[in-house]
Amino acid sequence: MRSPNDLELVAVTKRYGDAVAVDNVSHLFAAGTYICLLGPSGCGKSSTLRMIAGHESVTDGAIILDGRDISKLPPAQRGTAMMFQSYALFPHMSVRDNVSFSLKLKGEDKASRHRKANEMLELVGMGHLADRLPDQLSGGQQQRAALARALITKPQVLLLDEPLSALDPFLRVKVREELKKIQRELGISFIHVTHGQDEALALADEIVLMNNAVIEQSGSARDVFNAPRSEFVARFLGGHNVVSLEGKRYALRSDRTRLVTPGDEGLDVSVTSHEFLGTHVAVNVIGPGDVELTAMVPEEQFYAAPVEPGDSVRIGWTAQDLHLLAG
Ligand SMILES: Nc1ncnc2c1ncn2[C@@H]1O[C@H](COP(=O)(O)OP(=O)(O)OP(=O)(O)O)[C@@H](O)[C@H]1O
Repeated sequence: MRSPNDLELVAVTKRYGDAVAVDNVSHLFAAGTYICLLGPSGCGKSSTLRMIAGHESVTDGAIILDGRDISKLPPAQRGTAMMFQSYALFPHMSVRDNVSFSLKLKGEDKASRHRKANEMLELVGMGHLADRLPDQLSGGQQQRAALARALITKPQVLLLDEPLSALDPFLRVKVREELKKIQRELGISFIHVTHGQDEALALADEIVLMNNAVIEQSGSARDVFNAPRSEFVARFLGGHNVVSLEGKRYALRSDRTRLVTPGDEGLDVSVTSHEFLGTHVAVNVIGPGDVELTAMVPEEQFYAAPVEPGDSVRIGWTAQDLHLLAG
């Protein structure tokens, strides 16, 4: 159901000279949703985000929020806020002053802006660090301060450009849980740009996957993963094989690709390598027409009957796990 708080892109195009970065994109971002804008480098994710934020002009089309065309408004009047990859905290200001800076620009008095900054810092678990300077914070803490600073303007839509990319893998998982929790608590939309498939699958209520300046597929993380529309989507999300059978191409999840016994339905292939991944062993094989496939074999099962590079094996699947691809 549509809500006035939805954010809508209507035939939005961004051109830089002759180069088309975003090509006639229309999409409804539902209010109160965690959206991940995913895609390979150069596909137009950041341009889309920056146009929504107002940091980049729209060449053509409209951006609608709250029933208003916001595409020509200055960033501060849109009802959106942006959290940058580099955090961009002012080094000479305390965390509290950084967070409340935009309220100072609006002329809000000190007591009120400090009260609101303290509330936001509590929300992101940083209340005890309000008097520190940015360089006295860890990367994860700087990231939270930047989040509090973006949220203090009470945006309807928070825009996050690769917010986790500077964090180490352990912290990245922890902070992404926090981002999701904060989004739920506030009930506003987060639009989060990422290269990371795992990040998008873990966080997103809706994945919007871009390629070559257009949206290739959108939907819930589970739907997009289980029903990739094209070979590009299957390969980009990972965890899938692409198999050709009788002139048609299918996606087949690698955890549904099995080592079977000779005589069962499937393909005769040769093992090229295997990798231990904890719960599973990824068995990489090469088959007819040099097609490369991966079977994710549960670890116990693999070690009960291990295979080695050069071994001839048979790979099988259940017909209902084959998902027909459009292109
Ligand atoms: N200011 C600019 N001037 C000219 N071309 C630009 C500009 N910004 C982006 N582009 C081009 O527009 C296309 C889309 O860029 P954009 O930054 O939106 O992609 P992206 O998906 O966010 O990539 P990345 O993940 O690498 O940041 C690219 O081909 C890029 O080179």
